Amino acid sequence: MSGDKTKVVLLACGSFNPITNMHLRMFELARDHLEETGQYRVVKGIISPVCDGYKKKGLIEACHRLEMAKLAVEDSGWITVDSWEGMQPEWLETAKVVRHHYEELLAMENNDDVDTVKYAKKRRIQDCFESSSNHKGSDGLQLMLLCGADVLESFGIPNLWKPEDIVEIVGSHGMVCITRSGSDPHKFIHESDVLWKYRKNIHIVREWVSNDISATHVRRALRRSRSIRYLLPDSVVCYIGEHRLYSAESEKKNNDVILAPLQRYTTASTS
Ligand SMILES: Nc1ncnc2c1ncn2[C@@H]1O[C@H](COP(=O)(O)OP(=O)(O)OP(=O)(O)O)[C@@H](O)[C@H]1O
Ligand SMILES: NC(=O)c1ccc[n+]([C@@H]2O[C@H](COP(=O)(O)O)[C@@H](O)[C@H]2O)c1
Ligand SMILES: [Zn+2]
Repeated sequence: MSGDKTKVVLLACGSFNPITNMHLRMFELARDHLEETGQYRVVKGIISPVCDGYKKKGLIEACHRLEMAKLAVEDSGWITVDSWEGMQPEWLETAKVVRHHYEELLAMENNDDVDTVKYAKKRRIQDCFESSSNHKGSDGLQLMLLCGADVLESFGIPNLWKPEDIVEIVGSHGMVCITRSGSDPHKFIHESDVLWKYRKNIHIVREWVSNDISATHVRRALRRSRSIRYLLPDSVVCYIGEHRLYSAESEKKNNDVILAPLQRYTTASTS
């Protein structure tokens, strides 16, 4: 019966510099995995490219990264691109991005509540939001962060993530994590007390057809005038060509700049 399944929205945050086929595959892998448990129905995927203020080396303008992501999902019936995070003037913690999208989902569930019956529903949603440690809307809607294992393992890098943000993401919402070559998410969870505590909220998806496509590889190939075809959708390949994106020059962007989260938390902990 599909009625008692938890509806899930998957949110992927990252640079998408540029988006690759593997970013799109992550969504398909995650949906299959969650639905195979019999407990979930994945209703939507959201790609949220990070804003320019993240200051990652070689990060090109958000408007281009957003445009490429939109072209890449044109044929998908369920994956969408959201520009809210990408258009922010300053880098935002991922926990805040998750919160923003979760609140939007609650508002959408609830947007036609004009009469008293619907008001009561709204109250129930708010009660649920405020009292529950595992955030689910009244219809059992859940937002999960979708990422590769490298992002999960980055939780262990000093001054990169606030501990309370990790608790909010993993403890209240949940994560789906796709294995990546060189990663061992099970070991990482085992060795972290906080991740171990919330291990039931972390869904690890084993990618058996190991696929090492990375945006770094795509940018490198472009600098060397090598083909990038079939690593990313043709529409994105054309967009990169038309706008002459990714060069030795663009790779130097933010070369001497500290990544925004490291800058923020290192300054905070020393002041
Ligand atoms: N081949 C892959 N397997 C699993 N996860 C991936 C893969 N490529 C990207 N991801 C995930 O996609 C999300 C966005 O990543 P990101 O934009 O950094 O892409 P990337 O290919 O890792 O780029 P870069 O090489 O610039 O770091 C992250 O959660 C990352 O872990
Ligand atoms: N403290 C935090 O919330 C924090 C720290 C580092 C990266 N991130 C996010 O993780 C993603 C990582 O993207 P990259 O793998 O492309 O660097 C980005 O969306 C970034 O905003 C969040
Ligand atoms: Zn990456």
